Amino acid sequence: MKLVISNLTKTYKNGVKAIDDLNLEIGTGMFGLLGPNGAGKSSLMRTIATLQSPDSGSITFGDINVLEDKMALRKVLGYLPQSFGVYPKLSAEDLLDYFASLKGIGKKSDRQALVKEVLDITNLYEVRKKHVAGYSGGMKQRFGIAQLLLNSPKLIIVDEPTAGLDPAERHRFLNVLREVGTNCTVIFSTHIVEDVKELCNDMAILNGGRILKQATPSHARKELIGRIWTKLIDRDDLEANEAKYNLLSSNYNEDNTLNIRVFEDEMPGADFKAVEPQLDDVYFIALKQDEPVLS
Ligand SMILES: Nc1ncnc2c1ncn2[C@@H]1O[C@H](COP(=O)(O)OP(=O)(O)OP(=O)(O)O)[C@@H](O)[C@H]1O
Repeated sequence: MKLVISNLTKTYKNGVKAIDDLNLEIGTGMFGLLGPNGAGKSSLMRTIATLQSPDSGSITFGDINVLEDKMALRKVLGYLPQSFGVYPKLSAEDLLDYFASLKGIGKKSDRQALVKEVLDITNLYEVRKKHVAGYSGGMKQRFGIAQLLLNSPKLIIVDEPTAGLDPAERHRFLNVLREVGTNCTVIFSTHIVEDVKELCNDMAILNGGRILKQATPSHARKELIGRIWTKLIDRDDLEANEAKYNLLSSNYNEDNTLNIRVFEDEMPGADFKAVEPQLDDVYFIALKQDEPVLS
């Protein structure tokens, strides 16, 4: 099912316009919403999840008019917020069983089968007897996914789930999400470009409440072939190079040199060589082109 967002605007009481006339279409699969802190990712996700109302605009998911029929959306939604609050001292298995009974699954054997299924998908079956309160950050995030899967959602929204996870936990979490995302729409926000690269078949870059770019990660990189250049410079020459070229990023080396990456349609100079475009380049270019021009 397709999620279609049209001309969406959200202004908070303090006057901050967190979503600014935003348009976006999201199909089945893993969708990455990439943007720096304060870009408006959480605001957009909370609005899609019907937890707050926009000033104007429309959102539809399949034939559901999200803003007019919030309950219909909530029935097919699984939402994992950025922070999840405090868990009671119950095992994952008991807590999921409790949530399943709240969902109205009266028969114990049905609940057990469902709980086992979501524990398996999220790789928590081995630790099902442990208290969720004592889980690591990554396990808690996977438990959050297990919990929302109880509803067999068609639309899953996860807000910055990898923030604060160590690399191993992050990988485990992304693998779970990859599995979950094969037959529904998953919107996943992050400020880590690598997350999107590893996981998403479509993505958008958001800043200032607006979509700066929407593309598949591979197409976005292909567009830049022959336009990303690198050169080795001395640290002291960084400022001069910044002034001269459209500099995207620089990586320090141990020997007081650095590799700069620049974005230019033509080879900027004989000492540059063309390199394979990365998703980071796509991200930095989108943000850079959005910067106000200072006179
Ligand atoms: N409840 C609120 N009241 C007032 N302003 C808010 C509120 N929530 C968010 N904002 C502001 O709206 C803008 C967008 O914030 P939002 O949290 O949506 O961004 P984000 O991309 O999710 O950032 P982060 O990664 O830091 O969570 C920011 O300027 C933020 O300060």
